[in-house]
Amino acid sequence: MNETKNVGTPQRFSLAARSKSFGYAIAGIAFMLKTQHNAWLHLAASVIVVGLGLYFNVSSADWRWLVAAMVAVWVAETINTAVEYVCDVVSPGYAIAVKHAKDIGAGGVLIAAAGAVLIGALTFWPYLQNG
Ligand SMILES: Nc1ncnc2c1ncn2[C@@H]1O[C@H](COP(=O)(O)OP(=O)(O)OP(=O)(O)O)[C@@H](O)[C@H]1O
Repeated sequence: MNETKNVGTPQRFSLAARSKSFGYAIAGIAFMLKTQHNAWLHLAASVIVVGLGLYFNVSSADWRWLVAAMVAVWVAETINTAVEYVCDVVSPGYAIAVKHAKDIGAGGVLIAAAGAVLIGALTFWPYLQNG
């Protein structure tokens, strides 16, 4: 890993470099799944939502809503986790700005999760009524 990598310098496109980047992204997701308890909750919720979707045989239009809601939560959680790691490096000790940064990041996850619950309820409600 090049510690002084210049992010702004144009570089030649390379499929090997792109596939390496893809590998880093997968490693990041795997690390989050291994270490973040909130990610376990999101995984459990995602499994339940997909299970309910299959059980009720929801329409493709409804699958779009469910997938969008789940993706929003996972994206919020990954960004929040990354922010937490950066905060811990920038300021290992207590800092009020870090508290605000972490709390705001957590707030973003909460907003996405609350929206997903609402979308899930609105999507499954008609299927629950019709059995
Ligand atoms: N370095 C720090 N400086 C200031 N406040 C911090 C710092 N680290 C964490 N906090 C704050 O302390 C509180 C608890 O943080 P913590 O990371 O334990 O939250 P949590 O959501 O319970 O964590 P997790 O989801 O990882 O179990 C939060 O309000 C957070 O913003």
